[in-house]
Amino acid sequence: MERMIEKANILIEALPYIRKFYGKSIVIKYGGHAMVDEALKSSFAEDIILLKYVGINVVVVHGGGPQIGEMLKKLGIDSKFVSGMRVTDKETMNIVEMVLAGSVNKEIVKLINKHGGKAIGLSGKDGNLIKAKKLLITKQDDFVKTSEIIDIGHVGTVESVNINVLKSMMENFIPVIAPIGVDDNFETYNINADLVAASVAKFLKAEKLILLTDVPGVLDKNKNLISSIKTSQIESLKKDETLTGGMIPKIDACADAVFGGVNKAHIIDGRIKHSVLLEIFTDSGIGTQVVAG
Ligand SMILES: Nc1ncnc2c1ncn2[C@@H]1O[C@H](COP(=O)(O)OP(=O)(O)O)[C@@H](O)[C@H]1O
Ligand SMILES: CC(=O)N[C@@H](CCC(=O)OP(=O)(O)O)C(=O)O
Repeated sequence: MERMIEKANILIEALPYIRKFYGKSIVIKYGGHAMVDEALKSSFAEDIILLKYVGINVVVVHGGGPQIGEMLKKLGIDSKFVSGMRVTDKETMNIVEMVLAGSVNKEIVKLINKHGGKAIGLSGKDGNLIKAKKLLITKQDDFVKTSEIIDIGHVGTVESVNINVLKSMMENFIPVIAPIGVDDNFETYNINADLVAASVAKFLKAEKLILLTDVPGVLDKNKNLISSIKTSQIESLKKDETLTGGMIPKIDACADAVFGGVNKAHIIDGRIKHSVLLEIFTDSGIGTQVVAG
């Protein structure tokens, strides 16, 4: 009996959070280890379905960088990155779209449906969901004081997200979105998934953005977790090189969401079972939260 009451107590602990987030939207970027480990895949699907059944409007945006890399390797094509973005010529774009909107997207839809949810797979092309524009990267040379614009092909940023299409899908389904966009001329673009998740959260006026990754969150130089970051601290963390590599687009995505009106953005460890529930339904949460200030 004691154990049963303990179970009830654990359920009741979630009540204030269920009340807080009932009817609100939460956008989750799914990627990294949580997307390949079988036990973690199941726990992720269960978390997402539970959120939906307690009345939280959950949207999943997925990555797939490693899966694209594998496919390109099989085809004998090298992966090249500039500022964390994959250089994407026309041939690479076709492969990126095949992997993201094809196999990865459908695998996640199947995963959620297999666990009893109702997921629907979308790419930015479906219903013109994600309007993109071409990304041009500016490379500064502070020494000789020049700047050069680098064209990395079919790589985009998000201009807008068609909220009407998304909301109509959210009424009955859990949308699972592949990070592909189209411009006014229906050119296809490959977009960093963290940036897509942030834009979806912003346009949806979501309560939270959660980015799953393979580290405990943002770490300081002594490898200790920084549990909370204010947007005003980000520049100095970049300058002193606490934040490098893949963490830069992630923190930029969090800042973009928070500046765009999303209450909190979180970078959490997808290697922890039920990491999404632990973040949403506990006081302390896990990982790093990014807040305005
Ligand atoms: N301060 C930091 N704290 C944690 N990770 C960092 C930090 N700076 C750079 N990183 C790097 O960022 C990586 C996460 O980015 P990325 O590999 O792009 O993640 P994902 O594939 O999950 O989108 C970490 O594995 C780590 O190598
Ligand atoms: C422009 C760009 O780099 N796009 C990414 C899209 C997938 C992605 O972002 O996947 P992860 O979150 O798993 O890294 C790419 O081609 O790898």
